[in-house]
Amino acid sequence: MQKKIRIGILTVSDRASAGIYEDISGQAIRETLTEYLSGEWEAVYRLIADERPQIEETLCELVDEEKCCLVITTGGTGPALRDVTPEATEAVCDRMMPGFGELMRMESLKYVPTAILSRQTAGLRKQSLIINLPGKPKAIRQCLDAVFPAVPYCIDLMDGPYLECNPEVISIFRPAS
Ligand SMILES: Nc1ncnc2c1ncn2[C@@H]1O[C@H](COP(=O)(O)OP(=O)(O)OP(=O)(O)O)[C@@H](O)[C@H]1O
Ligand SMILES: Nc1nc2c(c(=O)[nH]1)N[C@H]1C(S)=C(S)[C@@H](COP(=O)(O)O)O[C@H]1N2
Repeated sequence: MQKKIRIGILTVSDRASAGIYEDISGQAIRETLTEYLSGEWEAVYRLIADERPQIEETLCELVDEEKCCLVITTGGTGPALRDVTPEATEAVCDRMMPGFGELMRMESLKYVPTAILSRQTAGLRKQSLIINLPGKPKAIRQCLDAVFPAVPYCIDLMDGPYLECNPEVISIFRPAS
């Protein structure tokens, strides 16, 4: 039986969590995934401040209790003193996936010279893939378009649910077995 597809969306932002601005980036992740994915899936959404213990606790909750096969975070990846999302991600992951950060920074450089200021990373906790995106709303699509082609196969390799995508929106790649 096909496993239920649950995807965590975690916005880490002092100001969005305080209600100073609307969480446009979290919404952009949900909209982008809705375009990419052709099958049924469910979003599990959280909005929290840039506090490392809370980020770690929420990532663990999304993976361990909510059973998300994929968790996408936005915000807190830069050099500002309160930016600690990559550290929190690394702390809860069993294995890191450095290629994601490398590719997203390379792709982001086509849009902004400050792309290298993002310390965004990705890693695996149990059977789940966690990916960091920068906080800026525009960065969401720019980064996801670059790395998402490899995401379904990554989840396949961990015996996760089979992600079906819309080929006219995103060309995903699954090597022939
Ligand atoms: N979740 C979000 N929704 C909408 N706009 C955002 C969000 N996160 C960041 N931004 C925008 O991007 C700009 C730069 O973000 P910055 O790097 O300061 O964000 P952050 O560190 O992720 O969030 P914060 O400073 O609120 O904790 C912000 O001034 C804001 O305009
Ligand atoms: N694609 C993309 N990547 C981007 C940006 C952007 O606008 N688009 N902004 C950069 C900037 S200015 C910063 S400071 C870092 C970290 O952002 P964060 O702290 O909001 O995560 O992401 C960088 N990466």
